[in-house]
Amino acid sequence: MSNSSTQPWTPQSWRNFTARQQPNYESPDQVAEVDRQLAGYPPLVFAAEARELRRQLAQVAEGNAFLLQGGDCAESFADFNANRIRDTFKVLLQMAVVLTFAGNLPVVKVARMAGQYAKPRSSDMETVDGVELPSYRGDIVNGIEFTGQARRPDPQRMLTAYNQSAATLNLLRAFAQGGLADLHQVHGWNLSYLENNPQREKYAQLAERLQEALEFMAVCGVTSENTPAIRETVLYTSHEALLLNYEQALTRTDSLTGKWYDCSAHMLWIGERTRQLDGAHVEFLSGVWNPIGVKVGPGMSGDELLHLIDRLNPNNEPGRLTLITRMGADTLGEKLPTLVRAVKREGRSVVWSTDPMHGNTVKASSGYKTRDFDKILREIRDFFAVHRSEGTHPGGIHLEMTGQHVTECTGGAWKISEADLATCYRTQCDPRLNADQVLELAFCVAEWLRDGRT
Ligand SMILES: O=C[C@H](O)[C@H](O)COP(=O)(O)O
Ligand SMILES: C=C(OP(=O)(O)O)C(=O)O
Ligand SMILES: [Mn+2]
Repeated sequence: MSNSSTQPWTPQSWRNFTARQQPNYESPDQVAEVDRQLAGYPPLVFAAEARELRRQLAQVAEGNAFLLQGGDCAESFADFNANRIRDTFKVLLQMAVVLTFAGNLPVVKVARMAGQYAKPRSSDMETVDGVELPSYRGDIVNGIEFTGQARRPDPQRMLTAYNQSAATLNLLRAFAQGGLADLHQVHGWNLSYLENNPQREKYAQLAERLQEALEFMAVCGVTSENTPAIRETVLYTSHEALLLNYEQALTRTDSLTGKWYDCSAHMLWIGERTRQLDGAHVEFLSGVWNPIGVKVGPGMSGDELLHLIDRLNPNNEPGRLTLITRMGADTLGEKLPTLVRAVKREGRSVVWSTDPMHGNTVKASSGYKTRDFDKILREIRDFFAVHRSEGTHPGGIHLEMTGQHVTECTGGAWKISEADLATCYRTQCDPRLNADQVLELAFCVAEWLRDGRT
């Protein structure tokens, strides 16, 4: 396998590089047939939308906005329904209102939705009771059930992923533009669980203040009817660009600019396991014009990071590249400052975002993967502290979360214990914060945002 980047980039040039974490399909012919079908399907997003997101992320890079990115670790075909989409949409919007109003900064909202179906795994194989089968790699690749049949990678699944992404995106757009996101609805967003939510009082007070502000603006002539910014919102979509033949099939030339865009989502990111400088994932995303992200784990050195930035954002354009650090609460304070200094010293424009989930995963004694709320919060707090002391902007958060009332992460105001995890543990892959936990987290983050700016 060649590792050369001297050849010009094309949507298929990644095939000359080592592609990690790809499925072993049995029939290359069937894969090629699915690729061919997908390549003829309409794009899921329009290139100009991705350009607009890039422009907004440039605002984040410059310290004038905040990025909120979140959603499932892995979307699933089985859990594909309107309630799940609506609840995650609502909770993302509630968080955004808290962050905008209490944090006093515009919030760019990006969902891990409408395409987050492919998962990298620590191990290729899984063994249960002495039986060894290929690991589950996300619904776009194989099934989660522990049977030989389900675990066989099936290229037809890419077509289902495309269709479900299209339907999800369609509903998200309808919610965003059809009235559900009107700021006047904030009172109406009292999802049933908010009745008992420990944050209910805080949220009600905030909604009250927002209501007063809206009434004042209405007196001044600014209303939902004449102001789209009050009536509508924009929620962008994103996922890990892991399954490269799927991403290639949805990569198209933009008729307005002639540039290549990966039209499977507005923003794509490269995972911690596939971010090798000479790997296929870096090659692929280096050539599309979407805003992109890259996960940055504790093993990254300053030099390696600068090389990666050179490769992914050679013209140093603000908004192109988001660095999503995922260090672990116990490691971030030691590792992050070196990276922030190197990037600052070399004058590179990036969005710094924190994923406080993936460095804090532990196995509970019951066997469930979990993450503790306090540790998640501590990693975010330390991320803010490092950026404050380095004079850089803590630009965003990247969360695995759901609007559903699951019990997957321990802690939070409801003090979910390890023993409670079994009550409602639904994730396909990694443990997500539930709606109560993310709202509680949003209030803390808003405070840190505001404190740092005043
Ligand atoms: O979502 C991320 C990865 O797929 C996940 O953290 C890997 O988990 P594993 O160690 O169970 O493979
Ligand atoms: C796989 C993921 O993260 P990372 O690449 O940081 O491990 C993820 O975001 O689900
Ligand atoms: Mn995950």
